[in-house]
Amino acid sequence: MAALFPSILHKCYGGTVGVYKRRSSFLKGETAFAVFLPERAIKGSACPQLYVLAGLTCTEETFLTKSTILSYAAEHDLILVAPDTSPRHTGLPGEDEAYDFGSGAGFYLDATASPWSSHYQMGSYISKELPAWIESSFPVKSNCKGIMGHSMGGHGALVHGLRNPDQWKSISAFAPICHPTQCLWGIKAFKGYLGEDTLSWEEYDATCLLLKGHIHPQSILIDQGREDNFLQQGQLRPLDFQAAARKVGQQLNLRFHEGYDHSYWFIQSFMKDHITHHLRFLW
Ligand SMILES: N[C@@H](CCC(=O)N[C@@H](CSC=O)C(=O)NCC(=O)O)C(=O)O
Repeated sequence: MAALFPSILHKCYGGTVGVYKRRSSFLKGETAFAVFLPERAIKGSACPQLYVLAGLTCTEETFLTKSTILSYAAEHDLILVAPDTSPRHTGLPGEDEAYDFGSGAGFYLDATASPWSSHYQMGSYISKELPAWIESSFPVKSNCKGIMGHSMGGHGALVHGLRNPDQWKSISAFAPICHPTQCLWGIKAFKGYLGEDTLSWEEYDATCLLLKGHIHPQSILIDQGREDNFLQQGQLRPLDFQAAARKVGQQLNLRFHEGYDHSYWFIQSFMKDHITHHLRFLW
């Protein structure tokens, strides 16, 4: 395992934020990810990790820059890991044509349909390759990894957390795409990445996963603004997820907030609660 060297490194809240670039064997190309190391980790003490998954059009820098999570991570000694939202510069035709498919829109899944399957393996990258890189390079507390995300990244957090509860000890999401097989964003992405077999789509749909018995042992926190235009358009469908959770006995704290939209201003407003949620399970 080669050592990780940052291409950018800044001191931040007593720790460091680094952006790292490395060739991924799953994505078949170079990928970037950002890591926040709290001061305690820099001094060599093992700390829990929190993965943060951003939404459509974002990069590895968006969540750390806009969400205010860094000050909380520094205060509570959390290592933050922020991957990019898709492979980049693959040369696949059409990869840069739409904001909701291709570059910036990897949906944190393993594509099976040609030509996307050749590079769009974000599912394995997030669950296998990236954790291996992090765990061999930084002082991580073993078995203490949580996952959080926004919108498409919220979908990623729910799906990865539910599919692999032993790996992800805590889950939370801001305005996640909860039922992608039933919304326009998800149908477009899943048709492109997974093909026409709609049964295979259910493996990447958090609501379907619950109904198939994928239950997380801990409560899941979801915050949702009522003035979110994507909620109003039917892209997010948190009530479908809540109904499934009630049916199968998944503990869920779904909170609606009057007046809040889909932006990082909304995320900032409730970040403290999400950190408190993850700390219950990680430290
Ligand atoms: N440009 C698009 C909307 C893109 C958008 O709103 N992206 C959100 C995530 S949406 C779901 O994954 C986002 O986080 N953007 C980055 C930001 O800094 O806000 C459109 O025109 O509709």
